[in-house]
Amino acid sequence: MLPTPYVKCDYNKVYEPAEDSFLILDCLEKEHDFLKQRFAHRLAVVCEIGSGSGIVTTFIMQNEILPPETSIHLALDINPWALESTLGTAKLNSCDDSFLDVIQSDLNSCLRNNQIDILIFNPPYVPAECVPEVPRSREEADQWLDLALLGGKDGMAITSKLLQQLDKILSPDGIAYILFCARNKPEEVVQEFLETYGWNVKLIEMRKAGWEVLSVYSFTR
Ligand SMILES: C[S@@+](CC[C@H](N)C(=O)[O-])C[C@H]1O[C@@H](n2cnc3c(N)ncnc32)[C@H](O)[C@@H]1O
Repeated sequence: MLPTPYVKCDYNKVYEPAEDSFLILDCLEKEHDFLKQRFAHRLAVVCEIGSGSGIVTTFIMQNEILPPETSIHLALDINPWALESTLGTAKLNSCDDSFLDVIQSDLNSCLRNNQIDILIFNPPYVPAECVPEVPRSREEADQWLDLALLGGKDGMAITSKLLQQLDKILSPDGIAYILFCARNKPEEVVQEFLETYGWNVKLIEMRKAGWEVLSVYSFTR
């Protein structure tokens, strides 16, 4: 079993790693050999959207899911506090050999088209009346934190936006790992995605976490 990064952040400002974060780590551990092989002969660009504390990106770098000399890592989050936390977590776990850049971004808005080889997204997936407004100032920490959880109708408002952008984000042989909870109705979402885009979608991990059932699916062309 690969080690989990040590994380020490201010959880009044960024999402505290929980079962969903750990399910993503398990998924990446399971996919380790596959990913190493898939990107064995070239530089791979790894991008996590919504990096929060940085636990997932740090896990990838710390455990060399891809070798540091042939991978670069981007961690994006809408929450400015998450960017500092992600850099802090990477440093705390001695990931100095890896190239990491952090960018404040609403989903993929900062990315050039078709450059990402591995995309990871643990989204705000909790159903809510609406997605909270983006705070006006950096100091409104608790409001930034609300953006980590609340996902609007069926908890899918943000994830749906990302799914519509996948073709623009991923490189030709790129792969995305996206987390869902049962209330997102992932089977229906996947079916609709298959009918619309005709990609390959695979269930990688599924686990009961308290009263929630979480799953991670991979998406490839
Ligand atoms: C459930 S947390 C996951 C955090 C971390 N990846 C983990 O697994 O512990 C969701 C993250 O997505 C970020 N987020 C929410 N909406 C976003 C958006 N539109 N664009 C980028 N990041 C967003 C939140 O700030 C939060 O850090």
